[in-house]
Amino acid sequence: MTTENVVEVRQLRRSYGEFEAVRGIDFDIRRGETFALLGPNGAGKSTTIEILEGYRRRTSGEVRVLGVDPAHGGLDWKARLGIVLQSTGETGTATVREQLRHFAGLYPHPRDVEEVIAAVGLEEKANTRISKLSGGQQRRVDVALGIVGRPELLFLDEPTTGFDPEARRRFWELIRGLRDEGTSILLTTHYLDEAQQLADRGGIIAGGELMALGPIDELGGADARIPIVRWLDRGVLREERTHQPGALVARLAAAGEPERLEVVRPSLEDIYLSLVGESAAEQLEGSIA
Ligand SMILES: Nc1ncnc2c1ncn2[C@@H]1O[C@H](COP(=O)(O)OP(=O)(O)OP(=O)(O)O)[C@@H](O)[C@H]1O
Repeated sequence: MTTENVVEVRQLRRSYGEFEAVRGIDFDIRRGETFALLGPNGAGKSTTIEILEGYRRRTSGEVRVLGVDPAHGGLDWKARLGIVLQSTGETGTATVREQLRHFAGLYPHPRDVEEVIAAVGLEEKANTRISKLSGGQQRRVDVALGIVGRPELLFLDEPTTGFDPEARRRFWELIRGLRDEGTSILLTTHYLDEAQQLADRGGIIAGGELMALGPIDELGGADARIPIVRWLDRGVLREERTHQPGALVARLAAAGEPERLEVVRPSLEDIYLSLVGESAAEQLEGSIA
């Protein structure tokens, strides 16, 4: 393991009985980067993350997190991680401030509790019992608990589910701030705009296999991002992919104003859907064969 990588995963596999949920995946997370693990429901994201966190055993493969095999990670190692699980269901009678103070006390170099409360926008709810908060506010408490220990590596499993749009934007600012301080982050999300906004690199997992891996702006390969020009040609919808959409549009326009003309630059969502769609089709063929 190099000091450049906070996570190294080689040929990771995990079966539940006969069913293989993770099928030999490889990826690294570099120190200081935000890495997004993307994929549909049941793809194997949580299984992978829980193995990295030390909560779940792997069936085979090699894993290092901060240089340690998570299957044998001790308390010192755990204290260097921040973990925001998919759902924690905080129900206790403690207030936001009490709960954060309690957790801060468990770490050797915690962040200032008041700063954390402000960072997640819960100043007005600091003295409110967590059980009395709205779903989105409880989720902010989960995030606050994940960062209060000043983790080197932060796991965020669908952190903004239930956030309103403004809270999501504030959360993005918070994550960018943590990244600027040097925190390495593993994020899973179903919001592809969130991945595009926050991640440096990412992987798309489907059916337990990695379909794509790389810088977030290059996932799916360069060809997947070639702009598409669409227009109606005598009642027939035409489309052409070109690196020079302007030149094509000018050519079309020279023969008269093209009907229903549009230039589309494939988004991360378009690329994701085509990769995940291919995987689903292959699985379907496999199950029919
Ligand atoms: N304890 C378990 N026993 C049996 N099968 C399981 C278990 N946990 C997960 N699975 C199966 O493994 C597959 C991967 O699940 P996982 O929770 O890792 O997916 P995910 O990508 O995190 O999905 P989501 O986006 O819905 O959270 C699913 O088909 C799931 O049904």
